[in-house]
Amino acid sequence: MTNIWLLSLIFVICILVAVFNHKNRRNYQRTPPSPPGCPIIGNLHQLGELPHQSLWKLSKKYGPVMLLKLGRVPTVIVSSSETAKQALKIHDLHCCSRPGFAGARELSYNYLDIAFSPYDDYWKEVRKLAVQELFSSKQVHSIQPIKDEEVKKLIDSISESAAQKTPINLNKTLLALTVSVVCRTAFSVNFEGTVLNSERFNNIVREALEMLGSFSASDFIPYVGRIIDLLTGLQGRRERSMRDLDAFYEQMFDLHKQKKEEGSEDFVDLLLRLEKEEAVLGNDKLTRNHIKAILMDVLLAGMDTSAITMTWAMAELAKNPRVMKKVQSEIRSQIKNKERISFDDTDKLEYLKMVIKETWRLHPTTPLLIPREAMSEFEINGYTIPVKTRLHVNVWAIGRDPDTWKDPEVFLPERFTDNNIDAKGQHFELLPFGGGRRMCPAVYMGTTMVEFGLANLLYHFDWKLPEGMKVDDIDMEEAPGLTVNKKNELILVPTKFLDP
Ligand code: HEM
Repeated sequence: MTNIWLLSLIFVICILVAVFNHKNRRNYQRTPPSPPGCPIIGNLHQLGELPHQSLWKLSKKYGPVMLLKLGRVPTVIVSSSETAKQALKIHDLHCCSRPGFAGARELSYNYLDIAFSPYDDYWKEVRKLAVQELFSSKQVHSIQPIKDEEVKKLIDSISESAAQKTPINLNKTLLALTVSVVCRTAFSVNFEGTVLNSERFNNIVREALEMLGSFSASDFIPYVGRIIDLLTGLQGRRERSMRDLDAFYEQMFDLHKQKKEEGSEDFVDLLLRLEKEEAVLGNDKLTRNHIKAILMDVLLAGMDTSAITMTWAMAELAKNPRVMKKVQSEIRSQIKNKERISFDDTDKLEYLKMVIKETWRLHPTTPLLIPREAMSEFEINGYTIPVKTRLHVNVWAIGRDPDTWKDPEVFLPERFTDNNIDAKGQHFELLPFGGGRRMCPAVYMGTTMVEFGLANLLYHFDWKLPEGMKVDDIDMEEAPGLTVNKKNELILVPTKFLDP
């Protein structure tokens, strides 16, 4: 009898201690500073058309860890290299899932892709498969002949424009280059001369990226949000974008069957074979929808990011003639009299690599990375980040942080001369590919594409502004979206460099 009383007493004491500890812990929890918001919408109205810029301005007042309420969704924004390191490295495992949101759900067939999949066994296996079969350095080297051919076509077509002194639209030209390389690499189809290699296709890609980057009311405001999305037309645009992409995949499967180039099994063949074999990735049996979702990543993440980087780099070079001259001298003195640049040649181009890093510092293609979601509670700078909080790393703000970068607004590739900062996710002041478990798996593929493309453009041609335009007339306005391109087209006039 005494034993029962004793046990009951111990049980009650344990419960009291647990309750006390829990209460105490809650009292000690610190919430990050927040800008005041409005009822129901919270801080949504403060995001504007270019959220990374609005959030950068807010972070100057509220600090490098801020809590916003986007409707009902608590969202933490980190805006310094130190806080990014805490999120992406120290607490990576606490926050490497992705939140659900309407744009991604629609376009990824319910998160069946790599980029928007939650952190689970399916994600681990599908990412591993893509790294082995598409992004490994062996695979990247094996596609060099395709890059050589596509770049040669580009040089020939720019040479024609140069002969006629016709200006070139670099946004379009560079996107066409990456479209061809990525499609031939991953899908083994050449879209030249088909409906897919057209203005309409470029628009489909841009629209899809805008839908992925859009802040949709239904994600943040229960019930009413859906009505708002219907009224603003966002829901209709999303559905249309999804239908357009789906039609593209179907056309691509057809073309793939008809026009497949000679050679070994490509990435699409592999996925189709796995589907036929009823392969299981994680807990998911691979279906046609899985394949389409995976291809969406290759299509959208692959084409756009490299083209955007090259466009911003060319815009900065046109604006900074000193840097343009210096990088061209390096390329021309290293390559000497060669007719064509080889893959290995780009290894020697140290200043070009600095130009690319400087471009990524000021114009990261994905300025807020892809949002993450906390899977368990953790702390950044002593602030508690509860489970289910959404987390953005403002890479764009980090690139302009005066505590890290001297004269951050100045385009100065030389700032990388005396340090070992690279873009591979270990230096948190420069994160164009993100960091941690969700970092871009195609760093090597993306970097080599950008280096090779720019080296060719700068080796074979000099670039002038169109008649009557001055350097100060080149604007650096940004277009909205998950990835951020130059809003207005970059038009430059090429002259063939005749002294290789
Ligand atoms: C210059 C080129 C590129 C840049 C700057 C870039 C940048 C990024 C960034 C910032 C992320 C988000 C990382 C994060 O949330 O922490 C990402 C993710 C991703 N990228 Fe790239 N990317 C490039 C090229 C490519 C290419 C060529 C492909 C494929 C063909 C690709 C496929 C992906 C995929 C699948 C993810 C999702 C990773 C995951 O969530 O596990 N990227 N990329």
